Amino acid sequence: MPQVYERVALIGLGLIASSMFWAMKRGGLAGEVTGFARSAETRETAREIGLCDRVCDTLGDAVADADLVVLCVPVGVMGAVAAEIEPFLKTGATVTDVGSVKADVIAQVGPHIPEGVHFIPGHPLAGTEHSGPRSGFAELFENRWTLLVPVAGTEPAATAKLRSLWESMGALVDEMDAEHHDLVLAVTSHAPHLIAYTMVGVADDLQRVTDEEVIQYSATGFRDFTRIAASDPTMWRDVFLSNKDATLEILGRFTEELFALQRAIRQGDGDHLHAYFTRTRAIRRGIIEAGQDIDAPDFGRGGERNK
Ligand SMILES: NC(=O)C1=CN([C@@H]2O[C@H](COP(=O)(O)OP(=O)(O)OC[C@H]3O[C@@H](n4cnc5c(N)ncnc54)[C@H](O)[C@@H]3O)[C@@H](O)[C@H]2O)C=CC1
Ligand SMILES: O=C(O)C(=O)Cc1ccc(O)cc1
Repeated sequence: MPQVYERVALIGLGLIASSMFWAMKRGGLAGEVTGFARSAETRETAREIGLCDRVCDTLGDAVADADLVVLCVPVGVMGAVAAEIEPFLKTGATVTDVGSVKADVIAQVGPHIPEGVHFIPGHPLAGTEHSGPRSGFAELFENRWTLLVPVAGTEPAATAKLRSLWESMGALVDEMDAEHHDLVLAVTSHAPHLIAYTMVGVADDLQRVTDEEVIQYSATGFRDFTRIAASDPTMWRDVFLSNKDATLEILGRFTEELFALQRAIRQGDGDHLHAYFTRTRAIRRGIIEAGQDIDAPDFGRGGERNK
């Protein structure tokens, strides 16, 4: 695959940055990739495992001369990091990010983008419950969506180049505005994570069921909840504080529906429960029919076997 950017700087060397590095290296998509992490321990690990062509001890060193700067830090510190790199950004460079929330990140980072530098926020809808420099792998983004959220006035050529990088890492790319992104993600990712955290917390609090029983007898659904609830606490604290309005809107609707289901159970209203579960089952079937079942072995190749 042809090189897309000559010099790329990855800021924050965790799951997403390390996956991007391995994917870029595998595809020959970047000439030189520099990296910066806040802690000396992470930088040491990165050097040890060959993560980045050059691991830098300062943000300035990592960013100077970069054609693409990727902010891969928790969303709560995006603005602070952008303020620090501002003096080092070269004219014509592109700054992007991979944060799970977009409107708040744009509000934090936007003011620190100098004239002549492109700012194209992004979000790969791919991840795991693992974090840190050792957790990344080149295949993470394959056949998974990455959403780009270009701000008004962005040069189409700069967006096209970033799109080409993501596509070369195997991603499917779409564009969306920030507010809509945050509402979509509140319903598909942020609220579900909070529900998983809550359910695992409830199981942990329950005096009459031991933790051993929870672990031993957990069926698939609850196991998925425990996986999700093992996600990085800093990252998720920041996501909820940063996407406050959309998350609260979805949680408000969620609790209304939950109360309605609770009442149906108490009143023995089987028709209500059956009608509700029939409607939700159709959503899953829709995902499969649209070829969007990412667990299917042939996902990304049409999904024919699942129809
Ligand atoms: N984990 C996931 O599944 C996904 C995460 N994201 C987003 O990607 C971003 C990074 O997440 P991960 O790679 O999972 O996190 P991670 O926890 O694996 O890595 C984050 C890195 O940022 C560093 N960091 C924290 N504060 C910093 C600061 N002030 N200055 C410099 N470095 C700092 C940490 O030390 C760590 O190396 C987050 O904004 C998250 O919302 C997006 C898609 C999926
Ligand atoms: O591990 C999972 O199930 C995820 O949901 C991964 C994930 C976490 C955060 C994002 O913003 C995007 C994807």
